[in-house]
Parts: sequence; structure tokens; C-alpha cells
Amino acid sequence: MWTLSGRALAPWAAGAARLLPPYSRLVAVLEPGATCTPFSTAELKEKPDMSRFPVEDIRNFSIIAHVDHGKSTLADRLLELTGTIDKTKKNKQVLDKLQVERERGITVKAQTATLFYNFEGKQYLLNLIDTPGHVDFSYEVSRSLSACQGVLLVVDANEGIQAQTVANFFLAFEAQLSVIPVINKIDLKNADPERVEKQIEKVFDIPSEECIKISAKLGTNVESVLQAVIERIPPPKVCRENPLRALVFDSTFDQYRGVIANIALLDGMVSKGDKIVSAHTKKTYEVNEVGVLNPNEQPTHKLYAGQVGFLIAGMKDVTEAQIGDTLYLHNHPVEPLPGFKSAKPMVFAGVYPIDQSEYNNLKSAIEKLTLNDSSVTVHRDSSLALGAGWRLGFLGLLHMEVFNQRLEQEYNASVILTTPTVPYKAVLSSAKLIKEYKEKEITIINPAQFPDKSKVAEYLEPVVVGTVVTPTEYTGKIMALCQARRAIQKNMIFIDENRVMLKYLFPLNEIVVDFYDSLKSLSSGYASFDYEDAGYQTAELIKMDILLNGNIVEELVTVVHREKAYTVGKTICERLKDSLPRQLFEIAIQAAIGSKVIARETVKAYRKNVLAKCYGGDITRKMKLLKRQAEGKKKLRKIGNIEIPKDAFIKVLKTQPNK
Ligand SMILES: Nc1nc2c(ncn2[C@@H]2O[C@H](COP(=O)(O)OP(=O)(O)OP(=O)(O)O)[C@@H](O)[C@H]2O)c(=O)[nH]1
Repeated sequence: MWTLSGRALAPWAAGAARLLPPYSRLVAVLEPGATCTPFSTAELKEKPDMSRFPVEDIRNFSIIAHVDHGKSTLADRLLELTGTIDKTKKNKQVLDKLQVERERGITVKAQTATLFYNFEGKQYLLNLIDTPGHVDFSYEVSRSLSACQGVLLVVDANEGIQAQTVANFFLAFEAQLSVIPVINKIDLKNADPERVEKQIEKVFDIPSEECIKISAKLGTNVESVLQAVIERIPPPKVCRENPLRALVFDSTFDQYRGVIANIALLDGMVSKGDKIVSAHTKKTYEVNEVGVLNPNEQPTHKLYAGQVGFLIAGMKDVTEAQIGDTLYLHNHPVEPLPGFKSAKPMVFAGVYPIDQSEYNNLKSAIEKLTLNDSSVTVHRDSSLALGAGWRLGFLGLLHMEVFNQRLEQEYNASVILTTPTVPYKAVLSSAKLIKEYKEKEITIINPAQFPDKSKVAEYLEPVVVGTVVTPTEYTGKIMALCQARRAIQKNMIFIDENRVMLKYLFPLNEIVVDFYDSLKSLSSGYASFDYEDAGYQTAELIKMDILLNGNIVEELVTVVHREKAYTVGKTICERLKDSLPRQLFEIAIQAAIGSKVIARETVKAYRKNVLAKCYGGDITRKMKLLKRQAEGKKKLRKIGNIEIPKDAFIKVLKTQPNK
């Protein structure tokens, strides 16, 4: 049984073991308690001497929370309080650097910032890692935690504990990190911090006196968060006398400087000019620069064990900086760190260039983006209708959308995305087939390759344990929704008199697309959801085609449970009818299993006259409109003689909200 501070946890809390951070396995060798005079701002802007921070004056921590509970806002305040950034109204989610993060107001990629903080006459080095809150990005959270010894668990004073609060707490707890509960948004009219304190005590077994109540927005009581970081989070357990051993816990690709690795030093030190080796590739590099992220890269020439920073060493190829890799000094090999369990993709989709001449550009964009996001898996794929492309694996639908948006925004790539599918399995029925496929059980990530029933002894579908946290008044409706999604109830726990936590075993394909959306609308936005992998179960699966005037739409081929075929087919046809523009002729939309049509809708004929509003004989204006229409057509996907705007399929598939 897991315990926290010697206390036993609620029985349901004894979760499956997740990855432990390498730090927690090392023995502490702390340096004697030297103090140092604080850096002046001028010194900081120059090159700070990182040797002035003994291990005991370092704290590495992460901020974890449910979506929107205020992680990034708290990070802004901490950056301001420590003078890392100026106090201005413009500082909003400073660490959310990606365009997609700013547009959607969500954190997608974990970010690191080094803060210098003076407390009781000492200057401390604090490394803060801001993490994403959405379930799709929990892999980023696990990785970030590997470079930390403690976390700030932020909980909204009005919303209280939510599904991702629970999931993130256990990631931190199982990694044996110190947890500081921070109740945020106490300025809200409906804030009830005392109720949230009680929830934290009940669910996480953390005494309410340990909770810090703040308003990150107004800055109220934020200073006591920094003090708690120093007092309650232990310094890293590392040894500076040993030769260098650095963990690459993240990496980004810069067009001009190549790979920038985020590293946590577990042993020794690294300097500019050192020759280092990657334990993964065994390639040797010269260190071009090392430094801290403050929050932008600030060269320091040296980094010491216990510190977190960046390293640039002329790694140009996307495969050279593996996340989880260990770096060591040339001629001083060390035992590599355990690395990370690779992220398991939950959703697969085909990605094709709109125009095949764009194939190479798209290939290079995908390669570069996957370096920044190693949780995406890439398989080459091709289709008769769509040409050469890839089948990519994502952690969830939001992850897929964000990846697509980043391809467009950061690399100007326009792509066709096919229906997301979960990784099904098929157990083959005969020795001959097993010989042909070279395995007994095949994984199907492309519905077009779904094997026929005659070849299969049984189909298997992935399942997850889902956690729903909801106000009690919605329990009945939510239970009905879960049942309709073929879920089996496992547990029900009252967090307090008004809030309940439900645990269900769900088939993954029932929740990836629109479960979250339905849950939110059923509960007026109050219920939250999180899930984790729970293996496979047998299922009656069939392949369903969608046809437009008799032509199969490759983007929409899906695998469905037999029970659900009619409902799913009907819904897709209806949605397609709403998102397809009318054309000069009638369009028949059909859902079919083999040759049997199970649902049908019709789009009536219509002609769009772009010149309708052009009175008189302004020929240049007419030409302009016709040219614009022709340009628009280049972006259309043609199936038979039907022209379909690129986003029509996405509209059909996309039912999950942005958050
Ligand atoms: N009233 C009030 N609003 C706050 C406070 N802290 C954050 N917010 C608001 O809550 C919203 C979400 O804040 P973020 O800091 O983006 O939340 P987050 O947890 O980083 O969100 P993700 O990165 O998407 O997981 C924003 O609109 C903030 O302005 C607070 O103390 N009081």
C-alpha cells in the first residue's frame, strides 16, 4: 500500500505503478551549506556563475493541476516575484510560447524557467516546470516530474478537485515527490477554499493546514508559495564529484541552432567546449553552449549537478536527441539512466498532403515536429485515393488537432486527416494466416486494413479506466451516458456531500471522439474526465464505409462495434449532410457494411453564383471573384465529381471541444 507522510491512503488510491523518476533512485550527496551573496541584476544578465549554487540551495519543482485551474497564471506571478520578468499587465501565460497555446489558452508543451530567489539572506536557485493539464498531454507531465523533487498541486477554489487533479496527484505521488497543495482563485465570488481543503484532506490524505490559499491573478499570498517550495521540497539528490551524467528530459528543434536539449544534471558538471557522448546513439558532440532558461535561454557556460538548463551541441538530425537519453563526458562512460517508458498512442489517423507535390515538405515538417513532440508515432502509409502519406499515432483527439494546427502554423503545411481510430487487435484464426502475417495477433491502426471475420478468431479493443468527477445532481444522467457508451462501473466515491467521483471501464473508441463533449453538455460544464490505459477486451467489431454517390470516402472509413454500427453510420451521414456544400447535382451519402447500406442522407442540388451580388458591368471585380473561387477550389478534395472543402471532414469528426 502506498503511503504519504506515513499515513495510509484510501484503498482505491493504490494505483498501478507508473514510472519513477531517476532522481528518486539516487543517493544524496549534499555539499556543505555554503551561502552566497545574491546576484545583482547586471550579473544575471551577464553570465551567472552557477557554481555559486550548492545543491542544498536548489529546488526543482513542477506545477500540476486540472485544466484552467491557473498553473500558467501562477507561473507568471512566480516569474514576476523573483524578478525573472517585469511586472506588467502584459504578462499573461509567459511560458505558453507556442502560437497554438496562446490561441487556445492551453498549455501543450511543458516549459522550464530558472528563478533566482532571495529568502532569509540566501539566494536560491528554483527550477520551475510548467506542465499541461489536459489528459492528452499527461505524458509531458510524467517527463517533467522526472526532473523534479516536488510539485505545486493547484486546485481551483470554486471548482475543487477535478479528474485531472486526481490523475496528476498520483503521477507525483507515485514518483515520490513532495506535494504542496495550492488553492487558487480565492478572489472569485463563489470561491470556497475551506470546502476544497476538506476535499484535499479526504481524497489525498493531506492535512488541510498544508494547503496554501492564493489568488494567482491578483498575486495574493503567492510569496508564501515560494517559501513553501524552499521549506517543503527537498534539494535534488545528486553528486557533483562524479563524472557528468545528464538526463535529456525534453528537447526542441530550432531551425538555426539545431537541437536544444533540456537537461537535468544528476552527476558532475558540464561546460561549454566539453566533449559529450549520447548513451543512446554513442555519437560524440562538442558542447556549443549550456545555460539556464530565465525564461529565455541565458548562457552560463557551465551547469552543475542538481541544476536544470539547456544544452546545444550541434545535434542536427532529429533522431540524435532522444528524450530520456543520458549524456556523459567523452572517455568517462556512466551507467545510463532508466529513461522513459515511451508514450502509448491512443488514437491513430492518416495524414496526407493535400497535393502530392508537397510530400517532401510535409515529411520534413512532420520530422521536425515529432522531435518537439516525441509522443507522436509515425508509420509510412499510402492509399489509392490519397496517395503517399503517414499514419500517425496521438495521445488523444486534442493532441491530434494541436499537431495538425502546429503543422499548419509553424510549417505552413496543409494536410488531409482521416477518421481517428483506436489500435484494435485481431487474433488470427489459422496457422496458415499466422505464418502469412508472421504473428498470431495483429494490431490494426488503419481501418482500411481491417481483416475480414473469416480470418479472425476474435477481435480485441483497447479499454481504459475513466474517472469522472461531477456535482452529485448530474450523477444519474452521467451514469446513463456511461452505460450507453458500453462502460462498466467500477467504483463510486463521494468527495464531499455535493461531489462524486465515478470510475468506469470504457472501451477506448467510445470516449476518444465525443464523450467529453457529451459529458460537458450533460453537466452544464461541471463534470471533468480523465482516463488511463487498462489493456484490451474482446469485442464484436466490423468495418464501416461511408460513400458519396457510390464512391468510398477513405477519410471516413471506420471500425465500429456491431451494436453501434447503425447509430454511428446515421450520425456520420447526418453530420456530413450538414457540412457538405450543395453542388450542381444531388449527392447521396451512405453508410455501408460490405455491400449492405445501413444509413442514407441526401444533399439536394444547388448552384452557387459568386457573381450574384455583382450588379452592372464591373468586369475587374467579376474577374477577381471568379479567381478567388478558383483558388478556393484548389483546396477542395474531389471524390468522384464531388468537391468537398477540406474542413468538411474535420467538422464531421471533430466533436470534442478545444479544452
Ligand atoms: N479570478 C481568478 N482567475 C484566475 C486566477 N488564476 C488564473 N485565473 C484565470 O483562469 C484561467 C486559466 O488560467 P491558466 O493559468 O491559463 O490555467 P492553466 O491551469 O495554466 O491552464 P492549462 O494550461 O490549459 O492547463 C485564465 O483565464 C486565468 O486568468 C485567480 O487567481 N483568480
